[in-house]
Amino acid sequence: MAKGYLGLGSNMGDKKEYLDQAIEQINQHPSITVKKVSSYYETDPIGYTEQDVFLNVVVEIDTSLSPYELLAYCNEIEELLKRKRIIRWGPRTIDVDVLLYENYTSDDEKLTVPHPRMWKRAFVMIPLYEIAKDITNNGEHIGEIIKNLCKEGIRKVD
Ligand SMILES: Nc1nc2nc(S)n(CCO)c2c(=O)[nH]1
Repeated sequence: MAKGYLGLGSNMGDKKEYLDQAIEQINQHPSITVKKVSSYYETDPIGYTEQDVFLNVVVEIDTSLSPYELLAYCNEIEELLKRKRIIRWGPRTIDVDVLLYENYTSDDEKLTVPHPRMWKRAFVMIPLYEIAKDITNNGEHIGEIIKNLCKEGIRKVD
């Protein structure tokens, strides 16, 4: 079994419902077990800012799927939950990103792991740190990485 981390986000419709349904779909796969779920965070949009706030969460899984099989299933969940790519960086019902998969690395444009933008995204790093305090990137501990990130616009949802 491999340990992986998935980053989920939604900023359309019933955001928490979309996230809950996505996590349920992840856990229902016979080759995936959800091991940890971070708190939910309401986060101001990064990149394309003319859109609604997001609700973000990070999930730790154990899986016997390959990285590409995991990616394919994440895309299936996005389809199932009616993700529409109206504007590339714009609003979406659900996003399920593969963040990390063991120590696997890939620069393939179809599957880039670790996710190329995750280390600079507080809306990923703060929930990830909540459930995985021993993560490092190129020898830098996640706690140190977070210290250098702007932590404004992120609110834990109780
Ligand atoms: N706060 C926040 N901003 C974002 N911008 C994009 S694109 N996304 C989608 C990430 O794949 C997000 C997001 O999930 N949260």
